[in-house]
Amino acid sequence: MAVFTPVSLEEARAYLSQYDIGDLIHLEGIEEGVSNTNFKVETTTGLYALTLFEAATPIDDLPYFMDYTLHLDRKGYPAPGPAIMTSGETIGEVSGRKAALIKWLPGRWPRNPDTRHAASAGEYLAKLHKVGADFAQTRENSMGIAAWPHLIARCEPKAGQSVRAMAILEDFRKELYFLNGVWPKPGALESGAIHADYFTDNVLMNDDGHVTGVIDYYYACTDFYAYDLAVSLNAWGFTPGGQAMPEMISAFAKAYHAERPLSDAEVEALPLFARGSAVRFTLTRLYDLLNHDPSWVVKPKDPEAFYRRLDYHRAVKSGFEYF
Ligand SMILES: Nc1ncnc2c1ncn2[C@@H]1O[C@H](COP(=O)(O)OP(=O)(O)OP(=O)(O)O)[C@@H](O)[C@H]1O
Ligand SMILES: N[C@@H](CCO)C(=O)O
Repeated sequence: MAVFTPVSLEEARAYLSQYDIGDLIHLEGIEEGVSNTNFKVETTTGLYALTLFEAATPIDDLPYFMDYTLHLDRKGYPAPGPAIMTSGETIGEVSGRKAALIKWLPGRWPRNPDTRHAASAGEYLAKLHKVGADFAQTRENSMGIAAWPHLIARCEPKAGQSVRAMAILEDFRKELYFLNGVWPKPGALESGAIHADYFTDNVLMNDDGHVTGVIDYYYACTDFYAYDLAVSLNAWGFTPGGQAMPEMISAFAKAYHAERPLSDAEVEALPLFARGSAVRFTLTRLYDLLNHDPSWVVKPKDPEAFYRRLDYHRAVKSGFEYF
């Protein structure tokens, strides 16, 4: 569960008094999520999520995340823009943690997504890129290709306990050598603000399978739009165990392309970006697994499921195969 930091009703009331959003009616801890503490908050004016930022979220970048979601929200994209305090601030403090009150969005993330869900998700990823294109701030991708050697190094101290982990890291050293040689240079493809963690549990939908909200922008950064598409194809186009579902990949990619047409160069870069993003999520999952304490309630995610995606993308000859 993800209430790492408890908040009493008194503390919540004191925090909410900094906003002009009415009186607190209900405060409820949210069990899902692995990074931050989240509460659902009901006041006399509406519903909000109260997020307390835990160690995994880079505190110095909170203004970027808040300004980006506010930008999207004000332009009509279903992002949870922050509520603004009477002081004009969007970031406060609760129980010793930096905190923000953000819009509560309707819908539920799809537990068993089918091609209808994938198509709507693809359309809304393209919309995200279009609506954010005039967002002026930038943020380096802290989980991008430049960071992967550091992610490998962070896994190394504990990898010695597992033959399998050592083999994966050895494979990734070679993979990185390859990827670095062919990765597009900045400016080679269209780039801008990307979500960078557009997984099924961050996309809320209604019962008809249409997107109603896109949450969790705490990896958002400036990078190639096609890289964000590749991350999302990995997230939506495979079973939980890591087997490819070509019809899901195709439904997502086609719907994206219908909303924001991709250049041939972007399509050709997709297998490369998909390989890179498989490395990125395998590494962060492997680190979490190697450093997991069994007494923790949050269960680590499976690195192998992401590692399997790498083999799939290695066999892809052209990005057009994804369509
Ligand atoms: N603004 C929001 N509107 C509606 N529901 C929300 C909102 N924010 C969070 N939730 C709900 O809370 C759950 C947990 O939130 P979230 O995924 O942001 O947690 P996290 O720990 O910050 O992220 P993660 O686990 O992806 O690292 C979501 O799955 C969603 O059900
Ligand atoms: N979406 C990530 C975890 C949170 O960023 C994963 O599935 O590994």
